[in-house]
Amino acid sequence: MVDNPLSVSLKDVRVKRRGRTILGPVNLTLAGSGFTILIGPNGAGKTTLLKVLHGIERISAGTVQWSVADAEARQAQAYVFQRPIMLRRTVRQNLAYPLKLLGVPKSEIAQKVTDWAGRVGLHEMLDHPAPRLSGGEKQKLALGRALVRTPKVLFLDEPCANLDGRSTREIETVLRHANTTGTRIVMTTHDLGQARRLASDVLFLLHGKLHDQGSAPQIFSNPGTAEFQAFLQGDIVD
Ligand SMILES: Nc1ncnc2c1ncn2[C@@H]1O[C@H](COP(=O)(O)OP(=O)(O)OP(=O)(O)O)[C@@H](O)[C@H]1O
Repeated sequence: MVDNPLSVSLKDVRVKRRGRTILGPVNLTLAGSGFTILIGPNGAGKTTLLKVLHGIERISAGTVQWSVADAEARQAQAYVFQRPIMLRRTVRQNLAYPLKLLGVPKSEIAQKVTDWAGRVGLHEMLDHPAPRLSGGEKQKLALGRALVRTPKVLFLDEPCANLDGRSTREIETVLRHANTTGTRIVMTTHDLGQARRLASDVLFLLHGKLHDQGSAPQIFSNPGTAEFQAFLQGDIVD
């Protein structure tokens, strides 16, 4: 595991929308090189927390503090949305785009694009128009585009929603490799099996609050709250 010097601390963070608190207060520090899984029922606030961490959700109170200057932190992160967003161009152009923005030399871009297309299983589709890819292929492209510039932190919102077992496994393999080579991952999922396969630590959200948290082995074998225990058993928690 490669050490990752980036960390982020949330202090008394709240998000209010239309007079309702949809998140918080949340106090949380994410440090190290782990694979954090955010889990909880629909509407618990998982996406909102993920967006707060990435700085794309306006907070109503509290602070989000990175261990480095904001600009450096922003540069070091990537975010994969639940519904992949991409350019209406080819797979190749989509993979090249973030590298062009960073001013990476052309020859290096070409090599990285081929490499990453292979890693996410799209090497035979480099010249296909991205909008015509299947849902699973789009998700893989979104992941490749996020990882091609080797971010220190990667946020993912349900990257395997609606994917079949094979695509899910391919994406999990890419994520595991990225994590062991130094990318810290924070990811939401509804899939408890996936959480058990990937997580080094777990954040359980309920009603906009961090209800339970801990290292994966500890929290899965010995949940800290009755609600998380019920959630693990497949009961409806609301
Ligand atoms: N812009 C907004 N205005 C009003 N309410 C919002 C807004 N964004 C989110 N919410 C509400 O905040 C709550 C948390 O939403 P969020 O998407 O973070 O939940 P989630 O845990 O990711 O849910 P899911 O598992 O269904 O994706 C929900 O009740 C949602 O309806």
